[in-house]
Amino acid sequence: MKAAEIRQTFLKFFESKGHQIVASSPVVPGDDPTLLFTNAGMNQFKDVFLGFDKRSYSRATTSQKCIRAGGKHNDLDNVGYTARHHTFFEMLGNFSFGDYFKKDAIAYAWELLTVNFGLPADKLWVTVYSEDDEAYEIWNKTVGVPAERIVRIGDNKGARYMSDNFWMMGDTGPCGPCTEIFYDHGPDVAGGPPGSAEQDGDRYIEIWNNVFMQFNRTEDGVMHPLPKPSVDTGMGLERLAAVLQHVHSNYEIDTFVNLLAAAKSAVDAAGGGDCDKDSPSLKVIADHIRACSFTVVDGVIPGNAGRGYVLRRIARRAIRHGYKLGARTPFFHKLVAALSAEMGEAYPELRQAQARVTEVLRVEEERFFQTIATGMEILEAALAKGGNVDGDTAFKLHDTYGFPVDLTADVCRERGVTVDEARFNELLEEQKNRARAAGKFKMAQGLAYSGVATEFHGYEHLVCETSKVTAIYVDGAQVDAAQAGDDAVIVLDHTPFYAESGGQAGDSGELRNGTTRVVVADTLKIQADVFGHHGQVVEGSVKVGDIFTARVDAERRAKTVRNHSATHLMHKALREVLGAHVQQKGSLVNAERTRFDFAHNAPMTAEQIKEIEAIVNAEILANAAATAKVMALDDAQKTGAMMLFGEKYGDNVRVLSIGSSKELCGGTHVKATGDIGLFKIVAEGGVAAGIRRVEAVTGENALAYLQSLEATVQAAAQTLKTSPADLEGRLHAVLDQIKSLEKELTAAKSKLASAQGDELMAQAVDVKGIKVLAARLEGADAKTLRETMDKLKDKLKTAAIVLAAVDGDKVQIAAGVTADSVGKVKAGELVNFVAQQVGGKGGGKPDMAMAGGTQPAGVAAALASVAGWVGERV
Ligand SMILES: Nc1ncnc2c1ncn2[C@@H]1O[C@H](COP(=O)(O)OP(=O)(O)OP(=O)(O)O)[C@@H](O)[C@H]1O
Ligand SMILES: [Zn+2]
Repeated sequence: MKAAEIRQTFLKFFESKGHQIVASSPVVPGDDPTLLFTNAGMNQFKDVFLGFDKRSYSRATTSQKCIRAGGKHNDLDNVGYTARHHTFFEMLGNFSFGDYFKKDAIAYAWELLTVNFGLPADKLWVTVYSEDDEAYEIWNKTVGVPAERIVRIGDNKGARYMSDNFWMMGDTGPCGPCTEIFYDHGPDVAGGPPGSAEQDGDRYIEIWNNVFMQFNRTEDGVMHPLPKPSVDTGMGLERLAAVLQHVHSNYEIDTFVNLLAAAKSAVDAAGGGDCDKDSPSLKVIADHIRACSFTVVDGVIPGNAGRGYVLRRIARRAIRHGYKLGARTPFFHKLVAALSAEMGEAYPELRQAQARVTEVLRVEEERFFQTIATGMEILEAALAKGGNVDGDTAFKLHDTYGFPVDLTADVCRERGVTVDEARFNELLEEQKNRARAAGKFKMAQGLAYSGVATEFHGYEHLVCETSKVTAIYVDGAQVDAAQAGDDAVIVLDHTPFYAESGGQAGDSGELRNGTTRVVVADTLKIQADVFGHHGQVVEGSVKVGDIFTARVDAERRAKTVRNHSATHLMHKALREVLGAHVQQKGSLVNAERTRFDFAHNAPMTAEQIKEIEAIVNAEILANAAATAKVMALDDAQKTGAMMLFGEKYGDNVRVLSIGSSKELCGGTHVKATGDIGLFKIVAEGGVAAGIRRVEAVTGENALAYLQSLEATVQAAAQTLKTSPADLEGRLHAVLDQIKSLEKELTAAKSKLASAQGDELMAQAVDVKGIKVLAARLEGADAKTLRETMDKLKDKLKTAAIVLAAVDGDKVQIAAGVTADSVGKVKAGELVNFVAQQVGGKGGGKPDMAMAGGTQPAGVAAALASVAGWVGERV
């Protein structure tokens, strides 16, 4: 029976049992952020199980495209090593939404397998969840599976994931105990029955899982019962096909035969010669082309994060396996056609997208082929040293050569060694922190480059007339040419543009030749000595090999330089004023300002800030020349130049002397301190425990800052009808005046309220010996309400009182009961009774309570109801 026929038989069987045949959902779940890829047939019914969504049917059956290469269900590392795992596979499933439960589900499964598919009963084993006696009894008594082929699994109750026989879609979502059906492929294959120590072998293969959905697991780990117990099952089409086609491995079934042949000929044509047709690498490639193609069909493209990165990892892994077999040019994308021929009928969306999928994979493949050879050489060299591969090598492979760490691990596994992933992750984390600190994601990250390094001429010149283009990237892909309108990164053989580093922002400017003009917005390092000029081609076009005049935006550079040089002087001054413990923790210098983080435990005082400003500005006035000298690190140390603790320096370093400061620095600087013009600190604060941040401006920015402060002072003086010099005295006078006005106002308010209170007394009515007063107190705030209440209680003696005040659409209510009546009437209950009628609620003590409301229109009726309410209680 071919796979297509198996799929049909399954769906038709369940259709005959009243199930609706539903189409597969995409492999990219549309609206479920908890899920990277569709990993089971039940995914598209998640909300139905949870009771949030209703369908016209209560039974459904599907053949679902699934990907298990990330998240909770990840089989990427199994592919190539077991006979039964794919990254992409088809899951056949039947579902009951609060309709049938264990008994029918088990009976259907048994009938389909033993009757329709004709499997011998004695080759089938089942497992049940350890505590599920009900399922055990059904298998044993109703179906008649002998006890020796029923295994109870899952005793580790405390474990986070319970056990194998408790199925979960992810950390959250529908879940429940399950029963699994295994097929025994016979003694020729290694492996033991489920529950035994050898269960992970390939002899007893799980073909079908029936989950009894009973709970929804929420983020806090709590299992909430579902509205109705349901059934969710999943059977791997490829595994069932292997059984029915009497082969042991999934890779021997009909759908893989042509795909494997296509993989072999593509690899052979790309340099493999005549590779071994039984190589596990071909299986990996055949598996991965399915996962990659179906992912691209659903809109994913290779990238550095999320789904895009999973796709990239799968694709590059496949490419590496081809490389291992000898392929030296792109071959992988060529398999899309073979896949489409195989599966395009069952999944027409694949056929439709065939050209696009091929193109997307081709671009990714060409990109990786640029670096794979060098990367593999580095990896081979590391492996040749013997022992495990260190995290630094793995990181370099990842960072510079585009080797995802699991790819490196895959190679290591073939050689029986491992990768130091802990160290790798540490380095990755450090890199992320650096990128975060720089405040932006580098456009250039992940760009591969091999070619001449960029020579930097920007210390002496702001213009180079013969800069040659050595590489161009558009949308992250290397190209031969960029056209007008393209957002491009251009690498030059020499350049006056400073590339972002050491905290100094990259230069902007333009590249020009003949009719071509590129506006460069930023310059960044693709590698340590390869500069990417990032910007837009606004006129003409750029080709590799073109010669340009590269011109730095001189004004922006000058501003940046002033801020950078001032940073050095400030660093020195901070150490003078605060102490030698001051250590640079980070810095960011651009045309606007300098931001400097340093280790220090207390906020700087206003005095200290002034002192630092004075020191730096004195250095500026001295107008000392700045000099830079490149020398050996040892010699630099002897000069006493400041170095950053923990920073790795090369053998030769640049020592920058400016004023009384001497520091190692690769940045660009003023010619003499006087060029800085003026220095002003504008902000000081804490960023983390023991780390302070100071921000400062220089030159025209400092002037602009002071001018805007002056303008603010002038405007304030004008408003207060005085001069800036007298502003402070005038402000004190105004504040005193406000204070005395407030006093007068309070006195007037309470006088007014008590006058109102006196008038209200007359409105009190007698209810069985208690005086009941319910009235509005116009214009009162909470305090006045409370004060008036106290006075009224004093005067009325035996009383229950409600006072209400309306302000806009807010209602304030106070209820008070005199001490002799709290046994009968509680102020808390009274206030709540009234508040509920005006859209609020409240409560409080038996003698005094407050509440708020939102419906002023209901106040009159609410007050009118008070006497009746009290009457019922006395
Ligand atoms: N990676 C895979 N490749 C092919 N088929 C799979 C894969 N994962 C699961 N299946 C099939 O889907 C069915 C239901 O999925 P389930 O989540 O219960 O599998 P599983 O317990 O992860 O399988 P295994 O333990 O063998 O990895 C399985 O019984 C199997 O037939
Ligand atoms: Zn510097």
